[in-house]
Amino acid sequence: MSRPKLLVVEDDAALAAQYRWAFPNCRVLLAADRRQAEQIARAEQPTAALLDLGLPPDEEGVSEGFATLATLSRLCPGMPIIIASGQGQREHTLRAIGLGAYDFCEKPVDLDVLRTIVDRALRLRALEEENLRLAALPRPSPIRDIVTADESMLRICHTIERLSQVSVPVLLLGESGTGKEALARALHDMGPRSRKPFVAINCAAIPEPLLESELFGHERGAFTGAVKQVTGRIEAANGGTLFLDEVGDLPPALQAKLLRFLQDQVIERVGGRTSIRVDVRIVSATNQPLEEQTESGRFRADLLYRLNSLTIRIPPLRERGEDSLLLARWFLARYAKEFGRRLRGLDASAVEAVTTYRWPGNVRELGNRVRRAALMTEGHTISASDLELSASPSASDTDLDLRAARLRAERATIERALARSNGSLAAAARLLGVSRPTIYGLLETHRLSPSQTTPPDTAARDTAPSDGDTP
Ligand SMILES: Nc1ncnc2c1ncn2[C@@H]1O[C@H](COP(=O)(O)OP(=O)(O)OP(=O)(O)O)[C@@H](O)[C@H]1O
Repeated sequence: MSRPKLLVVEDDAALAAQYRWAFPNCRVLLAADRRQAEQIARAEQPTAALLDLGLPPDEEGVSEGFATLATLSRLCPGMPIIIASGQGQREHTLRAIGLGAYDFCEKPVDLDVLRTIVDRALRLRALEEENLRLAALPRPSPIRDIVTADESMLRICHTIERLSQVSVPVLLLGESGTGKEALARALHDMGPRSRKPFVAINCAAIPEPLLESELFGHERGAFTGAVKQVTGRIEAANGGTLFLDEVGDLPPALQAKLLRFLQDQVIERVGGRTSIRVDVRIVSATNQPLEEQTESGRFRADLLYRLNSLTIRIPPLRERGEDSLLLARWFLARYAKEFGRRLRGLDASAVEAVTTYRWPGNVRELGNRVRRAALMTEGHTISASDLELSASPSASDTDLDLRAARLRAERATIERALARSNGSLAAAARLLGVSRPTIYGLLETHRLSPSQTTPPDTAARDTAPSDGDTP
């Protein structure tokens, strides 16, 4: 293993030479002023630093020492910085600790004491790096890109692993950001079709007039503007997997056409006469209650039976126990590495916030918040405010209060009903099995208004800074 690098910022040459010999287990890198310290920090990313506060041109004061402290903290987040301070500088030392310095040692320095401090700092740093490394290690989940320790999710992952070997259609149900597309991809990647294309199409994102040609392709001259023949996504997925996202939004005419394809395995391009045989595995997903939609006639029951040979319900993140924390640490390790930042982990406020927040945008929102925090934080640890979350009161106290727990569950159920009924009070009352006057009373109790409650997927996109779908 390579020796840890200790940056020593000291303008007194005799003292600096003494330090060089005092740490035989380290590679000591000497800097006499801020500029040299900055150069070494950039080039070497030292493991720890020892910093004298009285540096030129302000040897008698501390301004240059503090400026160097700020520079080093910025360039090497997470690097423990030990202050070597003159006697009577207690106030400055405390200020330096407040600004993130790791520890201090008074001058004239007792080398044994200093060695103990440096040793401790190096061990701490090694532990933190080990923690980050462990957090990034493969997880028990059988699917490479799915991180979970939750029993129900692990069962789903094992089911996906088994289903990847057979070509039956699978319907994935779950809120936005729960990992439906990631699981669809796993079904494809782990199975015999993995060398063929995986083609995803979001049925809600493409305007209805274009969707037919997008799915089935068209012949030249099929409609105004069809200047050349175009193959559709179904054909493009031949031999592989077609992922139909938001399948509940498929318009009725296309539901009929898709059903014909699922029955006969042949398609006709728009404006075409020839039947083209296509072999694809269909995986579909939705966050809408498809069964209810078949009852109301908005979704064809015969199509649903073709799509849902197997239905997998993916739980929202808030119902996956400790997964939010596990994932937050995993994303942090991943982004710290990607952005080349030394981040120690989550502080207590972040742990509290991550475990108590309801994550309406699920894993996507969590990944986005951690990514932004990893980029933007100026400290060595991520706090609740870096995640743009408020640290809520300790759950342990409130959880024991039965009345508060009932009220929380009641509020959450009402919010879900309102979200599902797009804010229609009549529909929400029906879903909740209560009368309209009762729902008004409930809204008042919980200080909710129908318009406040956005459907979960919309809410997710609002809170997400940008799409975090990095592979
Ligand atoms: N358990 C998980 N472990 C690691 N990453 C995950 C996990 N679940 C989801 N992700 C990641 O979160 C992001 C969102 O997931 P995905 O796109 O699969 O969700 P979705 O349910 O298809 O969302 P939508 O319904 O909005 O399309 C992706 O970057 C995905 O890789």
